[in-house]
Amino acid sequence: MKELNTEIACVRLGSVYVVPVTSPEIAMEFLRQNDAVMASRPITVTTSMFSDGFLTAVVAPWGKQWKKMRKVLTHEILNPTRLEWLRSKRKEEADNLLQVVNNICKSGSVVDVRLVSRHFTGNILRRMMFNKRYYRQGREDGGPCVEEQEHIKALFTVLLYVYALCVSDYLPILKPLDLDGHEKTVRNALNVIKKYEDPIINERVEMWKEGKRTEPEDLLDVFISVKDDNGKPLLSVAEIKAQITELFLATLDNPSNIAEWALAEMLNQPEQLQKAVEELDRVVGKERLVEESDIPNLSYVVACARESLRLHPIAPFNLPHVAKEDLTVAGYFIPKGSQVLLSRLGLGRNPRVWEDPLRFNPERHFKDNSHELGLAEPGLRFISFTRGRRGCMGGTLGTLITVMLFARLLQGFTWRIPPELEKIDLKENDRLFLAKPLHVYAEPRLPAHLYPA
Ligand code: HEM
Repeated sequence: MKELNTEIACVRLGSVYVVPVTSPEIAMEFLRQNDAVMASRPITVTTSMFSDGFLTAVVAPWGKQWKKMRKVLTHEILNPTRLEWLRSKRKEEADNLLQVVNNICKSGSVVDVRLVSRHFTGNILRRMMFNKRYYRQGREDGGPCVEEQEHIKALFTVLLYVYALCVSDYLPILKPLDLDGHEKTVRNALNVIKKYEDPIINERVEMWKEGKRTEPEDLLDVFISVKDDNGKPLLSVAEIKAQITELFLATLDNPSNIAEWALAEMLNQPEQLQKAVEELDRVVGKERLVEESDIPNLSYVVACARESLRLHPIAPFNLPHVAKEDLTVAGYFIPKGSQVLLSRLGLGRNPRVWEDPLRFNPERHFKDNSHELGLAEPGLRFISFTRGRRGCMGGTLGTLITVMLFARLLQGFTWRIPPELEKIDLKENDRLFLAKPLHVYAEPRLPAHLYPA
């Protein structure tokens, strides 16, 4: 597209027209003016597998099932009252994060920021869903055991295959051959995921049936206790299982990727790191830990996370939107069934929109006051939560998890590049992650009594 000097293209894969877009104006034409028409998703091997035949909200094509699940998530799971109800569980895991990193500091080892960040997000999800951090006994130092590591690894494996180019998605006749092996890899990973999640869900469903549980204590209880108009359970066990796995997938990758990239970039530009820490000291001080309620006052810290999301997306494209009808956009005819891919890289690094686009520069968001949007970017100049009917439903929760992770790491510790390195190597791999996971030294910077034992 760069060579052709175009911000919209069309590639035919099998019988499907795939339309990549790198212009925010054209992206807005799709998701604002034509949002209702663009509100479906493609049928693919991987998404069909983890959603148990499209029982869930994120990947289901437009239709009754998608509307049902989206309504449950909006009204029961992600509404502000529910998020407030879950606040103490998130706080417990934010405290655990400090304990884990502090214990690594005491041992004199480098901190694997990717590992710590992924487990923080996984812990929050497990705590909110199942009211637990550990599948079995757990560890005294607060770190993940083999079971949690296996669960998170399997979820990341599935994430790598969600909407990855799979030949049988475009030539369905080849599906039984599984030529690129996606089906096998995803099935193996899903077996691991289900090994941990399903027994908890089955046991809890029984508890409700037997009257051993009558009041919700976590999101699994909420899913089980939602009723239809006749007072019967609204969701089947299959729907609950698939939706819970999908919410793990929807939440897991962004917060850890944002925090790891932001810290890596800022270690190479120490004046930015200093500015963020100074903001935390000014707003929160050093006599208490940063909390979710501080976030509205942490505009520089939030701008750093926002900049990380712009420059270092977790995937090259947004989730595909499928046209339900023929339409015309930017003067081009887009036939029904086309898949529109808003390019995360093309938008976030578009030199027409962003000055010096490859430079990590949080200050740019203050020039146009877009820092006030937090992590959201409804103008689609980069992809965060997008907008419209298929826009992200977890923007508030995603922001809370991401900013708390990043702010706790910055407030709690002084970060140092290992002495044998001059700078952090900011090379990205073909999946857009930092090619070498960020391994750096940390030192506690708050009074000792603030670090949970
Ligand atoms: C920083 C964190 C997050 C980011 C950057 C993010 C980003 C996105 C994006 C780009 C989409 C696709 C939008 C589109 O198709 O145009 C999406 C969809 C979605 N996200 Fe998030 N997300 C985050 C966290 C979460 C969390 C915490 C949840 C819920 C627990 C969540 C739930 C969903 C759902 C349900 C959809 C599908 C909506 C639909 O298709 O109807 N997300 N998210």
